[in-house]
Amino acid sequence: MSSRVSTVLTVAGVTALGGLVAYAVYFDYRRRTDGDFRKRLRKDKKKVKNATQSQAGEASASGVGPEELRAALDKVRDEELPPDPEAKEQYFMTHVGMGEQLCAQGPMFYLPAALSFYRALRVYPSPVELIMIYQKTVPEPVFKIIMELTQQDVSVPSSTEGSVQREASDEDETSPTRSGPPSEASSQEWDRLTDPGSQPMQRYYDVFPPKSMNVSVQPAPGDASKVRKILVAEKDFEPGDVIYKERPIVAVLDPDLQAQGTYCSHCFRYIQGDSAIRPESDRLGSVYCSEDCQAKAKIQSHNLLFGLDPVLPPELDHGQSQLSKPAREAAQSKFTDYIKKEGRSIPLLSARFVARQIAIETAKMLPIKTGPVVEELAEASIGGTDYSLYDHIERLRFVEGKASESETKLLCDVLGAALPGLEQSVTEERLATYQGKLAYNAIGVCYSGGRDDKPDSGKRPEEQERMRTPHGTSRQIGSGLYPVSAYITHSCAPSASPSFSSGTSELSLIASKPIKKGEEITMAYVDVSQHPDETPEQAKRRRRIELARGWRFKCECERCLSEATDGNESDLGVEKDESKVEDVVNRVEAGAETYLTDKPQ
Ligand SMILES: C[S@@+](CC[C@H](N)C(=O)[O-])C[C@H]1O[C@@H](n2cnc3c(N)ncnc32)[C@H](O)[C@@H]1O
Repeated sequence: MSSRVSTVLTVAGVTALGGLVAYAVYFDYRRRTDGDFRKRLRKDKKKVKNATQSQAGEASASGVGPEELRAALDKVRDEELPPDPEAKEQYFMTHVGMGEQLCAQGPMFYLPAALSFYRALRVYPSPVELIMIYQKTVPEPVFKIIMELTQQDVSVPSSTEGSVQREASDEDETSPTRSGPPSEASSQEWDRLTDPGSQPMQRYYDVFPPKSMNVSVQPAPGDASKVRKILVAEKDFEPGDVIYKERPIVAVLDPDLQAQGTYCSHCFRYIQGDSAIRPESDRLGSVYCSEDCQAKAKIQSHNLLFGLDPVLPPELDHGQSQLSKPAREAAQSKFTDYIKKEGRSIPLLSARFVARQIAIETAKMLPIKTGPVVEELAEASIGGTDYSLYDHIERLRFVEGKASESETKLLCDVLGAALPGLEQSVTEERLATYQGKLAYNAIGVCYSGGRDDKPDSGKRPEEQERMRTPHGTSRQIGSGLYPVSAYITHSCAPSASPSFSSGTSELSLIASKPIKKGEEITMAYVDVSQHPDETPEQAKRRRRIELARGWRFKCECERCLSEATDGNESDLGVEKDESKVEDVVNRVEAGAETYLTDKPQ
């Protein structure tokens, strides 16, 4: 085999892996796709049609025509998925067995064989692991068809829109993102799903938040839909008690501080003197307070977004990391320029969220997991390994975010250059959802009284980024998404306060009033104090306007109701709660029956 041919084959194999990691990330997302997303898809039909047509014009690596492949994929997507773990196991076994028999019949049967393997993949909990097994065990032409089906499934929505609905309906509260079958590598997961003596899958809110955090998430009283959620104390607390401690899923320093290099980019610790660790290759100017923080940041997102080290384990890399360096440098450099020019937190926060999801999927591929990788996988399993990072944000309320086509492309280019195929894990719509969720639920990190030197953005209040913090966004040093604290509702007379007394991004929730077991825990999303230059009336107006414009609701807490208002609040900008949760969560929580019988929109 000439070296040119072998390089092409190697890159094709790596592309397949990148596509699969993207598929694993996308798998989480698509099955939970909300009604609005489907509506946008409909509007985008033309775009989709064009994409499909342009794909149809391309030569197929498998020898099967793109139209034939597309029709076969649509057919498989239309098929009902088995409802429970036992049925999924049976389905998986049947289709793998059928695939093997069809392969043995020769090339005429390669397409039906690939479709059988693809059906098995749809119910498998660790698609990346399974595809790696396929890569080793099924004939190459069949494997190529499986990969083409996977990549089309990731990049193009079904032409029969009902299939999105049907796949979503397979999910319910008892069925987490990973809801199916096995491999050698995940036999324990399989055993747990299928062993009649093993524990049944636990519902999300039974395992999240973990019991050790002393709180639970409950439906808000008086909310008939049970969609609004509150955080409730699971024991009594006195003022000053630490209710729980929590680390962020993702966090970023404020853009001006990130550039200064005075705070650790990973844990937000202030770095004294010149003791900072400064990675040579870092275009973003990240510094770290310790080698441990540097290693964690590298694994979670830094290497993928801003580094040049291999993304895959050495045995799968096949020299790809060397080949891809120039393209990675070019794409990262453009993306970094964009982040710096924007001077906002959300683009980097969302890029880190995407990168961390990908990093978790690639970490799972490592045959031997050691040190920081083991820690990373453990840290990401809040509420157990059944639930993914996306599970922790999908239930959160949000207002629509914005992600431009050019921003999406910059991020996709960075991902695709690192591992061809990875660019498929992000679309404009998906990035917008991530950004909306992160912007709406992130909490500002502020310790030792916070800063008073934040540059004026020069933007109108409506356009300024703001995070939830009782200190006011102007005093925060950075922001993070805290999966448990995200549920805390606002009160202008709160019962608790987020504290960062360790001088890092670790949040300690401190009781500010006596709290009894079973009572709701609240925090202030904004600075609710009365400033020296304000009358009580002016202070009230300021906080209510900030709440309405930042979090789209009109506060009716006890303090707001008890303090006098002049009656004219037409400039608040909202009349009622304008936030939303994903449609799929609404349906599940309203009852599985309605969910299953509801017609596609
Ligand atoms: C960041 S989310 C908090 C998560 C929220 N507890 C939930 O149900 O998912 C902010 C949203 O919670 C709701 N919320 C928070 N505090 C509230 C309050 N004091 N009054 C009414 N709605 C509130 C509003 O819908 C607001 O848009």
